[in-house]
Amino acid sequence: MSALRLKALPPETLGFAAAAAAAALVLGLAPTALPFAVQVGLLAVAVVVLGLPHGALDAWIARRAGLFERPLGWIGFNLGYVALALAVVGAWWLFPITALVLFLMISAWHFAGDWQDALMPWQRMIAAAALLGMPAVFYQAEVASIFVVLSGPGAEVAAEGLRSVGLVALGALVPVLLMTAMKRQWTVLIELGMLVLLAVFAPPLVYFVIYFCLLHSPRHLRATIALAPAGERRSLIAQALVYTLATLVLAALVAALLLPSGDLSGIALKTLFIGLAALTVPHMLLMLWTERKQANVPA
Ligand SMILES: CC1=C(/C=C/C(C)=C/C=C/C(C)=C/C=O)C(C)(C)CCC1
Ligand SMILES: [Fe+2]
Repeated sequence: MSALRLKALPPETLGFAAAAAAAALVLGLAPTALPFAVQVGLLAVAVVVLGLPHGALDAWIARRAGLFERPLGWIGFNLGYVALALAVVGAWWLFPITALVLFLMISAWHFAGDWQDALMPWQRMIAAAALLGMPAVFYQAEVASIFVVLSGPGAEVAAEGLRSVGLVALGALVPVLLMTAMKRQWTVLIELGMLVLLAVFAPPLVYFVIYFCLLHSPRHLRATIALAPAGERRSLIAQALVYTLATLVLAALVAALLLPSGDLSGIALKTLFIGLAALTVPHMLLMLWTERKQANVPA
């Protein structure tokens, strides 16, 4: 890329950068705002409206990639997906801290894919480690208390570990940023730069919601919709809607079942993140499988 032209940037980069700048400014000026329950509420609404739809296209992606053809195959795909997700929930219940650590590692791998076209694998790894580690660097206590809600008191160690990873990754991010600046890769430079700014000024949940809902999810959605022939787009969006609503109903049911056992913010947080972890495993396996398949197809 040559000189910076805003119009040449992907729409999600612009939307994310604008939201991150606004959030950093407002929270930088009024650092005490946003009670925790409000942050959790914001996270819940945004994840359902903007985050879930990007996984809701998985059945369509799987069919298109040839994982199944007939209705029976579709049923099998859905059952397999749910079974994998349930297995993750079970693993979380049995080994909450190991599950959390694995979730963080899998997520780093998954989020690194956001820069697949722009960065080399080692640069992507650093970017993803910084992405997840920075909240623990700048808001150690908040991240530790979220981890304790998700995985019990021992999870403070995971927050400390993540902080160390974040510190190293932040240091390693400097040369990556310099390289992208030298190569005039404005899109990545703006995205990573704004992530750092956001991590400094926004509490972890606000930081995550702005990244996940305004950068990660829209990027994946846009790429998938671009793959669909024009005539199929309506049915694609309808499918995303149905899957999102079905997931929402399930999540609400789980949250309602858990309700007698604790406080509302804690239950919402658990349902959201353990739910995200559960969905990420089949979602990522599918992405890996389709990528492999594409790589095997002779050009
Ligand atoms: C819980 C938590 C974090 C990690 C969230 C992760 C790891 C989410 C992964 C979601 C995925 C993989 C979605 C798939 O599309 C942060 C941001 C470190 C800090 C705040 C608390
Ligand atoms: Fe994703």
